[in-house]
Amino acid sequence: MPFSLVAEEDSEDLRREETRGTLVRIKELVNDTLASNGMNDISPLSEEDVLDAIDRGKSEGGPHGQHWVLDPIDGTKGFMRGDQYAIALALLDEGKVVLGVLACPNLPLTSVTSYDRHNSQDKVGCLYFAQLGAGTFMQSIDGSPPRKVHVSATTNPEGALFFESFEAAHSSHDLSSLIVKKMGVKTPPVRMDSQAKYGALSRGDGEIYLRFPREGYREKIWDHAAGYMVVAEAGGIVTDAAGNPLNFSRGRYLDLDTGIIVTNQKLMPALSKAVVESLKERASSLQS
Ligand SMILES: Nc1ncnc2c1ncn2[C@@H]1O[C@H](COP(=O)(O)O)[C@@H](OP(=O)(O)O)[C@H]1O
Ligand SMILES: [Mg+2]
Repeated sequence: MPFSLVAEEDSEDLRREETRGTLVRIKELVNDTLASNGMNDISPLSEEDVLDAIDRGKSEGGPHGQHWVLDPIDGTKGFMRGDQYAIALALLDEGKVVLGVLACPNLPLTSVTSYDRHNSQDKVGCLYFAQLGAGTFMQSIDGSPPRKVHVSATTNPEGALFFESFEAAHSSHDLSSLIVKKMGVKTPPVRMDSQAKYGALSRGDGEIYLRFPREGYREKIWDHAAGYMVVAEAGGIVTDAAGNPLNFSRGRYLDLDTGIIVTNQKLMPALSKAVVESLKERASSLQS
């Protein structure tokens, strides 16, 4: 059946002679995975089939029809370091996200704040799924029964915990620090790669996620669509710095006002105020 896929990767690098070995390995892994999922009726894929499948992700998305949005490895730098990363899949219907699935293979099942890597009881690997109007659910990646999750109900910023990118090049740590200081947040940031931040926030590990890329950076829809849905259906709010909802209907890019801010309903007014004030201060200090 034909479908539209907006995805981060294309096959250009894998089509080069130097990467032939990698392509062969990927083809084997794909075929092994299909077979181990009981899809034995599909004949094994060739290398060209695999390259073509990767290139199906060139769709431009947009406001009409249905589009799958895929980031096969979000948080590539975290993946390389052995830290957090995510596989993120969302479905757009007439420009709106209606489904989000987020696999976070390195995210602790309990909480990022209480995880003890020396305790063998503390398992890692979470799978989140959220459907418009039906809530957000989380299960272990190896298949425990799903449970419904909700964002934190914390109303006092003093007890709030905030997330930001591990990579300082992806989001200004200075600006985040200014914002949370204004709110009265006392705890240091939790720095994590990928949309695992949305997953952790959706079950109440922390209350705030701030993302302020350098000026001119254009956010891609596959970096936020699934995470947005997971947080929104768990009762959280995701906006740009001016309070506008994220618009996933404009194609491959989000094209938003400065930054992305995420928190619960109760903390959003204080967070918005702190963001506006901090951006003004930053702008005037850059002018002087
Ligand atoms: N200069 C930049 N500013 C903001 N985001 C950036 C960036 N360079 C890359 N990114 C995006 O940040 C994503 C990772 O997010 P995070 O900072 O939350 O870990 C990357 O996803 P990929 O790893 O899928 O390429 C990439 O799309
Ligand atoms: Mg990404």
